[in-house]
Amino acid sequence: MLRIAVPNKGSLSGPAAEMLHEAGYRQRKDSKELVLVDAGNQVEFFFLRPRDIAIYVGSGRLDVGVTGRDLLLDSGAEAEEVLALGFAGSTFRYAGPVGTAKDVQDLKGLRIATSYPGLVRRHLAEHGVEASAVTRLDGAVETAIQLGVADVIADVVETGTTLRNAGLEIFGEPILESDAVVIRPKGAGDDTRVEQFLRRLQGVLVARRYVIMDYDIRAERVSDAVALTPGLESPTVSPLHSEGWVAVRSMVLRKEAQRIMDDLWAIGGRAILVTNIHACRL
Ligand SMILES: Nc1ncnc2c1ncn2[C@@H]1O[C@H](COP(=O)(O)OP(=O)(O)OP(=O)(O)O)[C@@H](O)[C@H]1O
Ligand SMILES: O=P(O)(O)OC[C@H]1O[C@H](OP(=O)(O)OP(=O)(O)O)[C@H](O)[C@@H]1O
Ligand SMILES: [Mg+2]
Repeated sequence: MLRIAVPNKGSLSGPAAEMLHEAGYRQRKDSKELVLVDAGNQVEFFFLRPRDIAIYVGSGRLDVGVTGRDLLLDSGAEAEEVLALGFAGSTFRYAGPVGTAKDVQDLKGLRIATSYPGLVRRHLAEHGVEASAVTRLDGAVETAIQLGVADVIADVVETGTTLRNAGLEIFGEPILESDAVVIRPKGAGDDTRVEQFLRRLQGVLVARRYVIMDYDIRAERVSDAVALTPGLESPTVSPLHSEGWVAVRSMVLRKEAQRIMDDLWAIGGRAILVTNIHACRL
């Protein structure tokens, strides 16, 4: 059985469960369940703290895991990213009271609080900067400055609201852009079970990003129309019963569907229909 680590709590857990469900896997009904066997799909899910997932997968005890790129890199575990999942996106940034620092070089001799000391130490080392301390806190790190435990913080920023509310400003380049990711032990060899798991998730990603667009167009405009809807490889063009018309079917990016419909209409496209992709393998 394929052994998969999934987040049991926090920002990653809800969207991860939703994605696995869309990929056809059973998911737990009770948030207190720690292990779930999906016998039909020959997988076993272990619900673990997101921060611990890279350690379990890195140890080789679990075959794959879902975690955040930032958590993976912070852990220093012997695990590697194999697929980005497009949710739980964030950036990891320095922040401090207005005017404290402009970039990473200004951190020399300052005290930094963070929940991700591995990321911060590595970033400082890469820039040859010696801070006076990097203190690991579990959360609410913004308050560490107010309470005098640190001069600046490095933290996850999603909307920026928490920092703004704490009266802190972001400075310097982003330390990292993070996303939910699938990880495997470093150097793990080919495994058809893992490949099948990844193909299922890739199918969900495509079904979320793309829609199917069908439309009719006069045959002499089909090249212009196909230029608007090139599809992933090549669109399907079929003759219509009415002389001089063809039907086109193509995948288009969901976020561009309305603009493409306008453009198709303008060149004579009619009966333009957009449908969701329920599932796919490309
Ligand atoms: N607003 C956010 N706050 C925290 N983490 C976020 C946010 N948006 C995305 N993430 C990502 O979620 C992962 C952190 O999840 P984790 O469960 O450890 O923290 P959390 O969601 O803040 O939960 P908690 O602090 O309650 O334990 C990281 O990969 C992080 O980049
Ligand atoms: O940019 P924003 O949209 O405001 O989100 C980022 C904030 O959310 C998280 O805090 P969380 O609520 O998880 O509390 P914690 O610090 O105790 O983990 C994170 O640690 C940031 O503080
Ligand atoms: Mg948090």
